[in-house]
This record gives sequence, C-alpha cells and structure tokens, in this order.
Amino acid sequence: MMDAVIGLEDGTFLKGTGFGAEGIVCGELVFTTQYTGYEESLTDPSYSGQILMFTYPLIGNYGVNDETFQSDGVKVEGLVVREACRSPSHHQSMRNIYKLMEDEGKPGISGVDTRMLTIGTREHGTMRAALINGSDDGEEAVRLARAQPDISSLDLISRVTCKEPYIIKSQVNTDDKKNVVLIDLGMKKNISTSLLNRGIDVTVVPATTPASVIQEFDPDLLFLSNGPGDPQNANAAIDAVKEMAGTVPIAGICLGHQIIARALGADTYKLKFGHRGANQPVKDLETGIVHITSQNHGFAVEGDSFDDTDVIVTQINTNDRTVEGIEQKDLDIFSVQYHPEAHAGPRDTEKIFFGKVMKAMGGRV
Ligand SMILES: NC(=O)CC[C@H](N)C(=O)O
Repeated sequence: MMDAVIGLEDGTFLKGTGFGAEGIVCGELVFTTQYTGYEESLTDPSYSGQILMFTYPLIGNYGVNDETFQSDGVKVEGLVVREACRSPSHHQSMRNIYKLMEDEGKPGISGVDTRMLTIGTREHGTMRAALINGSDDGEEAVRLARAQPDISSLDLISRVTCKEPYIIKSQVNTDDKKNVVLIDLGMKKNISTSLLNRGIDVTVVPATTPASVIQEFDPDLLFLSNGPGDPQNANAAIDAVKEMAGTVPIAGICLGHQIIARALGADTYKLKFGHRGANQPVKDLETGIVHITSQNHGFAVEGDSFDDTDVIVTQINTNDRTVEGIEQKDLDIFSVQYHPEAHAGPRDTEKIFFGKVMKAMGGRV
C-alpha cells in the first residue's frame, strides 16, 4: 500500500491509496460514466495526455484480458477509481488491474471521492491534474497540475501514430477486394477489425502521410481514425483530406470526424467537460431514430461554421444538441463524432456506419 494524491489546477487535492507504478504523471483529468469496458478505454490511444477517472465505483472486477486491448498497451497517463478490485472473477482474466498498471508503468489512485471530483469537473470544466503515486504531498500535486501546458499545445498524435505504413489483409474471401487507406491518428484496433471483418484490406499510414503518398496505395476509400488532443494540431491530415476530397470517398470517426470538418472549413471548439461514456444518445436527423452510442471526446464541431455550404449535419446529441455526424453527399464524405466500432460500448450504430463505408466503395453492405 502506497500513499498517493491527485491535485487539480483549481487547488483541490485528494489523498488516496496508490497502485500500479510509482511516480508522477500530469494530464487533463477526464471522467467516463461507463460501467464496464475499462480494458478497452485504458488502451484507447485517444486518452493520451489524459488521466482517466471512472464514475462507476468498482473497476477491475472481471480482471484483464489482453485480447480486448485497443492498442499495444495502456495509453492513459494515469487512472483514478473509487475502488480497484484485487481479486477479479472471469475465466478469461489473465491478471488484475493492479498488475496491469504496474506492468505498463502507469500509476493509479483509489479510495478517493470520485463523485466530488466529477461534480468539480462538471462545474469548473475539464482541469489539468497531477497524480503522484508514492507521496501524499497535495501542494506539490497542485503545483505540478498548474505547471503543465494546456492539452491544445501538445502534439499527442505523434506519440501514438504508427511509424511506417503497413498493410493488413482481410481473411474474408470476397470477389471484389476493396482497399481502405486508414490514417492512424491513434487508431483503436476495432476500427481496422470492423473493416477487415467485411472483407476489406486495410493500409494503415502514419498521421503525417501526404495525399501524394496515400494516392500511391490506390485507396477505394480514405478513412481517418480516432486520436488524442486538439484537432487543430492535425494539420497534415487536414491537408490530405482537402487535397483528396472529391477524388475518393472519405469517412472518419471522432478525431477523424473533427479533421474532416476542419478540412471542409468548419471550426472546432473545446466542450466544457466532454462526452465520455457508453450511453450517449444520438439522433439521426433524417430518420428521427435515436441510437445509444459509445463516446470519448473533449472537442466538437461547430455545426454552422462550414465554408462548404453543401455539408449537412446529419446527427446530433440529444443531451446538448452538439454535432454527432456530418455528410457532404457530392464529395462522398461522411463522418461521426461517436464510436460505431464500440469496444467498449453498444454496437447499435456499427452496421449502419460500416454499411455506409461499404456502400461508398460500391461494395456489398
Ligand atoms: N476519441 C477521439 O478520437 C477523441 C478526439 C479528440 N481528441 C477529442 O477529445 O475530442
């Protein structure tokens, strides 16, 4: 048992019990309301630069199975929970969450009032934080929280994107093989899996790959993944979309959606405390149907700011009416703010979104 403390930029600090690796981490403190799916969220590269807090009071009760990972390891900077389960129960569990965080060199804190921290975040907006595992010096944690740069000034994508292009061949036999070029901005594994399961070969390329190189791979569709940080910092991908718009269909998820929107001349802005959870209601404005979606984002697209006046907002969040989906029909471009690939979260929109990707390439849905 180690002393641990979390400090926020507003001067709040809470002492608790440390687990995982000893050390100090800094990042934005964000909360997610999902009850399950902690393995997927901890390994989601979109959380790079952030300390993740679960509002659900018990995390780790079904252990850790590496098969669920959305990347090669834990990508959050640190973890905040009310209680971390030491003795999990699940036949596929390989280790407990204590061991996971220790093996991955990431600190966690338990035994803190996550309700108070969540209310504070909702009232103040997302705050910079520091988590120290191995000390209970709250003043130092607050000082470190305040000393770090704002997330918008960090280049987080370069930390999580792949270094070289690579090709994943689909094992599904189809007569008409399609090839998607996927710009890896910090891709969750289930995005490529959702394409591979439909018989599509996936060429994954680094975030700074220019349009000229993407074209050499002869894509049937250009796909932009999820990823960390402020979409304003993804200039290379924004330029690639601008250059390729109209030449191939383009689709995107989350950060990919924000990048596509910026390429079409829209503004993006920071939400007060973001949407993170597995039950976010999204209304399709064409059908009127509301789907329950998985989400993890802190930025959003300004719906009425598009330079391209043919862009339509296709979906909105019914909680706060923020933009959840856009489409430019003439250019065959569409994207969503939520996560149709789920993992973690509901699969309500999986068939709809990836069906649309298939249709855009002239393939079978
Ligand atoms: N999951 C994501 O792709 C997140 C996108 C972006 N980093 C945001 O926080 O809004």
